[in-house]
Amino acid sequence: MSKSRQPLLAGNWKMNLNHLEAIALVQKIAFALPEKYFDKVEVAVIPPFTDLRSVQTLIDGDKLLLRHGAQDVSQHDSGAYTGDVSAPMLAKLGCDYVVVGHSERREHHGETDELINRKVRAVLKHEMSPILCVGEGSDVREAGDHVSYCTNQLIEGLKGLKQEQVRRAVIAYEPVWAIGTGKVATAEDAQEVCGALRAALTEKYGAEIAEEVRVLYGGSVKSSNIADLVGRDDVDGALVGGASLNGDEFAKMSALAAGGPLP
Ligand SMILES: O=C(CO)COP(=O)(O)O
Repeated sequence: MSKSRQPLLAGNWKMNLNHLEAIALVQKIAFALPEKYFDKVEVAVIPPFTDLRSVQTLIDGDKLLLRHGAQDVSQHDSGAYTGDVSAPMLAKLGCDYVVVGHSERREHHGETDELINRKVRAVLKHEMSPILCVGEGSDVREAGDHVSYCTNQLIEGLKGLKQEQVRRAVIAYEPVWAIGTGKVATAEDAQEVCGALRAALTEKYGAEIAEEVRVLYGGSVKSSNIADLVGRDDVDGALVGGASLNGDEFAKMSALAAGGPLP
């Protein structure tokens, strides 16, 4: 089946780079990636909260074609929630995307599927797109239960959404054992789960919606493996950690996700 979905390459910077370093990296990516690529691939940076205003100002001021998003969000719109950042605040900062349910938040902050579902709803309510992360640990993979585990996280994360809302969600399959370890899942592994996630979306929301939703792979993606990954039927791009902190490498990956040639 030919893919009608535009690939998305999103760089999750995690807790790296202050706002001055963020400006330098965005300038570097924009300089290294000629505008023609943006017809074929959507490229987004996902910096820490403290960098967002600087990144927004640079993208708007220089009319860059890059998009930007945030790494997390509160499930509440406002109120006495010290330290949290709300979806309306992120929408005002021009965010198109908000990562929700990253395995590092599930693990270090005890985020449950129920909380993640509330965050997904908060993002959609303010007309941004959630990038809902799912993925199994090595124990689940070794037991051979990875497909059902990830499918369950997907269904719980999207619970109660209307079809029209599901349409604008992005799903990221990030096997925990492949994150920051250099152990990339094979393209077959990625396709197996991304395909199963799309099949679950088809069953629940119908083929038309499932064909529109982008399903990304994440976990040790770099320029040497991105082309093989996005070449698979159900892998529509990548959520990139470490390699997204290098402007030249990230630009190269973007070009490869666009189908080349290299800039
Ligand atoms: O967690 C990830 C992106 O969200 C993947 O991180 P790495 O690309 O560093 O493995």
